[in-house]
Amino acid sequence: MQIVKKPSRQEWPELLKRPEIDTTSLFGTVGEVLENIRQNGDKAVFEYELKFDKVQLSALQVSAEEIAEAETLVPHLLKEAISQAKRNIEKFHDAQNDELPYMNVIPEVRCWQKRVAIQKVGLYIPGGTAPLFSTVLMLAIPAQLAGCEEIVLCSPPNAEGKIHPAVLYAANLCGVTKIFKIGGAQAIAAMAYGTESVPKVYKIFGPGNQYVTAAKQLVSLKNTAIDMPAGPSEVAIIADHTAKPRYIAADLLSQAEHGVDSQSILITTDEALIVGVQDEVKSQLELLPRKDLAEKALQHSKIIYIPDIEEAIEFTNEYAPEHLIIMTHNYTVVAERIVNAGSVFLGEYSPESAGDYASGTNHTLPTNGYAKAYSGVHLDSFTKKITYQELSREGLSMLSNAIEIMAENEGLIAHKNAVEVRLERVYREDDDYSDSWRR
Ligand SMILES: NC(=O)c1ccc[n+]([C@@H]2O[C@H](COP(=O)([O-])OP(=O)(O)OC[C@H]3O[C@@H](n4cnc5c(N)ncnc54)[C@H](O)[C@@H]3O)[C@@H](O)[C@H]2O)c1
Ligand SMILES: N[C@H](CO)Cc1c[nH]c[nH+]1
Ligand SMILES: [Zn+2]
Repeated sequence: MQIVKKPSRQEWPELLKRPEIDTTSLFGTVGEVLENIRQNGDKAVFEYELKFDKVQLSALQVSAEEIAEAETLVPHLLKEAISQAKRNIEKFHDAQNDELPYMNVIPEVRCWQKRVAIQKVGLYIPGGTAPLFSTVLMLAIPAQLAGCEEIVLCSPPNAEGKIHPAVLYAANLCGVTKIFKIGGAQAIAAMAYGTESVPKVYKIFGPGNQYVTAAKQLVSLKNTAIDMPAGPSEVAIIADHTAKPRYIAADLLSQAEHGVDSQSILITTDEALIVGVQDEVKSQLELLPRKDLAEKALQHSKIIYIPDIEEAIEFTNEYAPEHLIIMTHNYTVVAERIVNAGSVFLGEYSPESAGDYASGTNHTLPTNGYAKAYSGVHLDSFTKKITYQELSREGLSMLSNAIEIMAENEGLIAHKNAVEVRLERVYREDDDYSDSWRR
């Protein structure tokens, strides 16, 4: 990990950078995949599964027999863990139901808003480096709670053409049965455009690597809505002299092990903490089966010593991490000052792993600084709001002046007329509205 002590503000932009990717070649590759699938459907999907996932599939959809087989392959203890996580995720997301009531904005002008589930949604479950069955819970539970009618799920198959049983088990548990063995950009294209096998959806959800994230961004330009850019996992930790190096190292490594492009950052107000954290990272790294991935991710991870907590908070808000863990003596005070982060973990007993799996919050979160503007997935991500209004003649009459004057000044006289005809006022053809916006 790179160590940076007391960086000047001129050095901040460099420190705030995420691992570089060659976007020209990335968007070139992904653009080609999208276009080929848009034009050639299943045939192109099969080709890309062979090219990128190294598997010759005979069918894209997971059969009922495969789902039933998965049920027998998942150990009992894992099933129990999934159930506990599911209960908590359901509880937290169900509480996010907040319908805006009817209101009389003024007498006789009644407005309201209705939450309507997005009918067709697509869920992407990563599977390149690890089969993230926990992501099934994070996406399928709110989709079901919101009432989405059609839920399609894609995840990359292994070399035997199988999706990990725990992914299938979790999907089935959450009532998702339209499951396809497709990964990467080809999965996003299939769900965005529809193919002979894969239904077209209106919105695509889920995290993924750079190919998945780029594909989501490209399809969102025209065809399909997306939740957010949820790319390689990131964690930032703010720690002071009270924090334990052992816990910090474990949290840094827990995100580093996700993949070579993950990023873990420690921002500490205590210089003495640095050596302890470095030692712990070194020894805990040895225990990881995915040591090689974590090691590579650590190459672009940093420990930054910023003695002033105010400046440390400012730096964190500029970085806008996907996850932020605060291990300081006054963590609630620090947490209050955070304005840019996907999800915040307070105190030494709140590791990110809790939110990744089972505390109830969603782990599909904005990365790459998008936490400045996006929220993570939540119940409302699966709904849209339709507004309604009902005005009586009196209500329209009370608003007529405002509407007519504004319409006239925008030069939109048909708008004005739509009020006048109802109130039986006379539209005079000889009125000159040609330069009404100037008045
Ligand atoms: N932000 C979040 O909320 C969040 C949550 C969970 C996981 N993640 C991240 O999701 C990512 C998962 O990535 P992953 O790779 O393990 O799985 P993935 O399923 O996202 O990607 C695997 C797919 O990438 C495609 N691919 C691989 N190499 C390619 C190439 N050279 N050209 C074109 N396509 C290629 C393949 O089709 C493969 O199926 C990790 O970076 C992890 O950190 C983020
Ligand atoms: N840390 C990931 C979100 O960025 C979520 C995850 C899934 N499994 C383990 N962790
Ligand atoms: Zn994780």
